[in-house]
Amino acid sequence: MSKKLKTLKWESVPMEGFPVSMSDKLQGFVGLEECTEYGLDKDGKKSKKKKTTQKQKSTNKTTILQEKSLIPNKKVKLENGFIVEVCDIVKPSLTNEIKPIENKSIEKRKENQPIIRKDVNIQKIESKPKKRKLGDITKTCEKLTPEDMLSWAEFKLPEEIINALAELGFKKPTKIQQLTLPAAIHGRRDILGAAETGSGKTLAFGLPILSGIMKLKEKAESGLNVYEIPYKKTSVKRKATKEKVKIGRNKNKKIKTTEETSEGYSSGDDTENGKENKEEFIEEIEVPIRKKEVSHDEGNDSDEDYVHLSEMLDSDDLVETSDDEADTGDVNENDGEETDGVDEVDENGIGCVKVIDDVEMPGQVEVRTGKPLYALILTPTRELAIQISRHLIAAAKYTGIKVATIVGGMASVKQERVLRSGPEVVVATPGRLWELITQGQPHLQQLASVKFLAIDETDRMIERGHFEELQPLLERLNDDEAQRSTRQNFVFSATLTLVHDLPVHMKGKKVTKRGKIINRKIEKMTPQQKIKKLVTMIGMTDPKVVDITTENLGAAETLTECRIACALENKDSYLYYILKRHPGRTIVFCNSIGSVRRLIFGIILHYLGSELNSFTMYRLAQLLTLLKCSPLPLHASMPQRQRLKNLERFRDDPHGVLVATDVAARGLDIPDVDHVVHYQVPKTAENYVHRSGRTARASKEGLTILMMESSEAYTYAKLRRTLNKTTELPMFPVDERNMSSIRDLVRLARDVDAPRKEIDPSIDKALNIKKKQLESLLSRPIFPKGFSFKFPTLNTMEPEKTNENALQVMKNAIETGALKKEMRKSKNEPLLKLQKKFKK
Ligand SMILES: Nc1ncnc2c1ncn2[C@@H]1O[C@H](COP(=O)(O)OP(=O)(O)OP(=O)(O)O)[C@@H](O)[C@H]1O
Repeated sequence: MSKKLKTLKWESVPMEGFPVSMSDKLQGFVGLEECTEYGLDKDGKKSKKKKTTQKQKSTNKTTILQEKSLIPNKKVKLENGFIVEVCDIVKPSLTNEIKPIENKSIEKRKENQPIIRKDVNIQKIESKPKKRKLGDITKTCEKLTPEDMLSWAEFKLPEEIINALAELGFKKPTKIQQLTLPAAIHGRRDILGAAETGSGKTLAFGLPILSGIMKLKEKAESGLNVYEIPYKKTSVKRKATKEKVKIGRNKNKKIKTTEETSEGYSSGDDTENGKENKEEFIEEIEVPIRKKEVSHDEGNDSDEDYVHLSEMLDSDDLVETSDDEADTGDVNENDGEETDGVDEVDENGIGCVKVIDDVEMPGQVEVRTGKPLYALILTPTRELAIQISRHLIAAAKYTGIKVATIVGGMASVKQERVLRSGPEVVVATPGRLWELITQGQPHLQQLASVKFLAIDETDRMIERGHFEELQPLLERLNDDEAQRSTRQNFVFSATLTLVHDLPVHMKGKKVTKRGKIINRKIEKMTPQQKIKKLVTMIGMTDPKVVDITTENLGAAETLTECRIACALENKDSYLYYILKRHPGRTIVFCNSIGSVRRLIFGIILHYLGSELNSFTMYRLAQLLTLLKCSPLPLHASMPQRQRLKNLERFRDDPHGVLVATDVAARGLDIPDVDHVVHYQVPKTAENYVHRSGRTARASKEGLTILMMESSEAYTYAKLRRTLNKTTELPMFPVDERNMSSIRDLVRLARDVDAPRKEIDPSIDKALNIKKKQLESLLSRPIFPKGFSFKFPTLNTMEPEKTNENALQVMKNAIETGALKKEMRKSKNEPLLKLQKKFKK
């Protein structure tokens, strides 16, 4: 303590409970002293003295109780047991969360003027900080004024939405939003949007839907029959020249042309070049003037308390479904190319076509409950549906629009209750939605009259063999031609225009059962054909297609890609190396539960000769648990509650490790994922793009590491071909000096984890020894500073390099690699010239 500080007067502070948990760093901490006299001015001294007297009194608990009136402030016990005093004018913040401030108070408050709230009472302080839910948007700390929001002005979004966007810190639209919002809001056109992962596609369809609903509700309030109001005109008046069909495969080639086409397909660069013409869009639609019909059950629902389903998912009364409602993650492994984990595939066939056939379809009867269902948003996974709901709820905060999430894995009774309150927007996965429709849920019987339909991750949704409920859903949606043609449709994905190679079994020659050899005529679709197919399937009319996927074909430009090539049995060791040497929020993707089972079986056979049956993806997580990596598994066979819990834990831990199947590959927006590791080469290029897209989101940087062994070389080559990668992915630099020791460690963990057939005391004894050995090894630093006889090779590692940022390491490696290449080239220049000369 400095001399100056010593001259001040200090008093010990009485403490009840301990403010922080005991940690190594805090050992030796014996108490807390408070400076009671700063010697600044007389008045100050007086007041301090007064406070000191009160402090002394407060040391005796019984005196406190007796002399209650002398205590100016109230005591509050925090969650950690620490008792603090609070004054009644400033609310102590227990979290870093930004508190929403009423718009009026923003206007009145001058800059930098602190907010003083007098309405804080003890109960408010005692209440727990609001738990962040999955899909909650992380608000930026930026304080946005109406002037800051001018970039949104051209879209003429309602003030309520702009206020919500300002609160979220969204100063300007992202590129895909900028390019699609004019056509969607003013032109009321169908939109087909392809933009890189993490580029804000959710609000690109969310904002037009919300603003459209607000317009329609306004009309309804003025007494019009909202069921009869067409949102979109069938005969859209548009200028003669339409946008050019063009796909942005190459940045340099992606230039807007003015050629005419019937497909309305745009590279998305038109607005950028200042060529977007307002003439293209129709004016406000004419609305038929008809009086509102009295609904047949209007009174029944009016007093129903509305609860957002996404909120219910976090509540304690969440009821998980029994096994017959649970999803399975495995896909039929003989089913062509796609073998990743899939949501919404029901073990007992509930929600599948077979069951649908048995149910009497209430479909043809037009139901009007008086609370119209304005918008339907379909997603491939439950987590994505929940996330999209939360994004929409945040943007619709001041609009009064209600959003419901309808997903499998939880009790449908509650979902029916939510639906009875008549939410304007339903975000759903196809299985549960269809189940409720076929059960005759009244709100959902209005499906055919929805004014907005959005299908997120559309390419995935329409894949053959998945989401069989989508077909009848689309049939129902498109049943009435008049309704269909006035519905606005949104179709979005990062890989909308990506077309992968045909699977081997569909290519080349085929030998028939009778031994006849026939040439297959199946050809790979072109991106335009893929788009056309989507347009027809969904029932879109004259969509505006905006494709701004760069040469990365949907992957973010801020993404750094690399790979690790190793033998199958060494994959775990390299994975462990990445996790320990470069800690960070990491997702490890496996192809599917089934594939992991097979893969690990290979490893076990190699080492132990054990059986495979019980060795699932969970086992990989178990191995990583033994190695103290605290992995969080996520696959479609897990109970829904656990899936959400694990995702939330992962989001809250900066060093979290999520071991997932492709159920987590698409759409999930978890902030600040540092690394995505493909433990296996994904079977399709789309999966590679989407998995990798869980990092490097919203213009942030991220790293993706593809782990491959020799048997995956073909899949890797195919992946490269589809993604137009002319060069190999660069190798991630691994310090090989550490690998043999790490391999020993991983092998030991595998031995400990090996499944056993019979109880044998001698094996038990050996196993216990191994366990102790493993514990002891893991208690030491993996990359130690000093010398160790056990791990001699590890001593070569410089201690300060044990926590390097993997992205930086990779970027440095790419730079040095490029530099070396340049040097080699310049060295060989005379030789190359000579070679050229001879060739001539
Ligand atoms: N205008 C905006 N300004 C700033 N951030 C935004 C804006 N719009 C969206 N975001 C944020 O960008 C992130 C990514 O958005 P979103 O999840 O919609 O991406 P996406 O394009 O759908 O990605 P994916 O293809 O992986 O599904 C989200 O955290 C979202 O809150």
